[in-house]
Amino acid sequence: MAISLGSIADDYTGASDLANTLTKNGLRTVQTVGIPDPSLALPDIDAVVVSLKIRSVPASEAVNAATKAERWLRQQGAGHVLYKICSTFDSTDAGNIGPVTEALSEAAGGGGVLVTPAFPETGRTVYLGHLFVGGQPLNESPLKDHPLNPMHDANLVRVLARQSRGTVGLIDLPAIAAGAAAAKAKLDALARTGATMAIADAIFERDLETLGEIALETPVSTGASGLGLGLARALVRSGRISGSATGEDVIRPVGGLSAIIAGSCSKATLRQIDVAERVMPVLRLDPERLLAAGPDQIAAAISWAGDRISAGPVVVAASAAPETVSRLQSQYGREASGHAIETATSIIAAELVERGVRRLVVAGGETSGAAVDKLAIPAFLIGPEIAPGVPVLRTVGNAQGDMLLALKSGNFGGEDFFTAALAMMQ
Ligand SMILES: Nc1ncnc2c1ncn2[C@@H]1O[C@H](COP(=O)(O)OP(=O)(O)O)[C@@H](O)[C@H]1O
Ligand SMILES: O=C(O)[C@@H](O)C(=O)COP(=O)(O)O
Repeated sequence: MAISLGSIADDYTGASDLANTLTKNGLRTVQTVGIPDPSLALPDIDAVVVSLKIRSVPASEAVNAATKAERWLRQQGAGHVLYKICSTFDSTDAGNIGPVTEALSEAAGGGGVLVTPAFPETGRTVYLGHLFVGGQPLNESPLKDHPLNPMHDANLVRVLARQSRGTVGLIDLPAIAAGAAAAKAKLDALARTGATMAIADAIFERDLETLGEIALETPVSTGASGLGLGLARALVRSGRISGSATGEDVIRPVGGLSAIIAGSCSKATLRQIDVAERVMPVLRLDPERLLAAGPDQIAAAISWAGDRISAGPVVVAASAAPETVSRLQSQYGREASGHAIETATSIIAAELVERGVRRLVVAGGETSGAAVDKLAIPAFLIGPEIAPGVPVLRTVGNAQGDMLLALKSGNFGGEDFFTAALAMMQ
């Protein structure tokens, strides 16, 4: 297996989002969970996305895991490695976008790294270094209330500089509109002044095509699915890849029961749960009782779902509105409450699979990571897209036999996402 493009994703939903974009743009792609065991048989592929769960861990841990993955991807032939971050730049002043990007760049011999979270298809655009989510600056968007990394500054040059050792430059839209050569010259000039990274503006896909072309001339880049689109199109245009992937053969039916687990507290997911409740049973976990009396609450949820799943899909949700989340966090702490809830939802997911669930939708990046780890799934093949950024996934090499999953970023999908996903997973 010699791949053309390697990627390290900082969470599992982000990995499936990127794998979806690469597949849609013609790259035969596999999503692995961590560095795969050498015994795992993978088909002939153009790209690998290694999913890590390093968005909200201490920076040194994230750097260590990412550099190991980079080494493995280079051994598989990757000439370029994309560090896949969230399109809403989810991170804190302690990291991990800056520290990981700088470490990957150093491992590849240094030079300026292009960084952009733009993903126009889902409304994420960057102008003069400022990130917009839909029509709102990042700090006014629902991301200001994220349970783990509330985002309070839309100026990404500033945000990235706070978490990095080196300085951070800007490649603005006029430089990008002037074409790949001009934008690359700007990146090189910034690197000569000591900048380790440069935030790149991008509003339209054509901007990302330009950025993809210049990123391919460097060993490392950092961005969201938009930059993945640029890199994939540049690879196909260069003739290095035939661009033949479709993903359609991945959704052969698996049968079994179906369920939805939600741990995202995003506005989009809260709405999707309300809408699903019109057509299927929804259990809303009580996170306060979950933290106070964990095992009893988990057992009660498994029993509730177990009584209903043979009749049709059910939703088990920890998700709550920002006021409720803050109340819980002030009592138990941000990380402790997040971690305890992820552990609970992952145990519930695993127990439901034990009871015959083979089609599983998980809402939330950290929530998905915890569930996939608990199920010990080694890798996924990428099927067709359910909604922008969310493909159907088929498991590879897991003990339970073939399953179909959808790992939904909290913010993605229309209000009927859950029924739309299950309709594509038979
Ligand atoms: N009711 C709640 N109160 C506090 N935290 C919660 C609650 N429900 C879920 N969480 C936590 O919020 C975090 C949501 O993050 P994540 O799953 O990555 O979603 P998203 O994709 O929206 O970022 C998880 O750590 C989850 O355990
Ligand atoms: O880039 C994106 O927005 C997504 O791929 C992603 O990373 C989402 O993260 P979560 O919202 O934590 O799932």
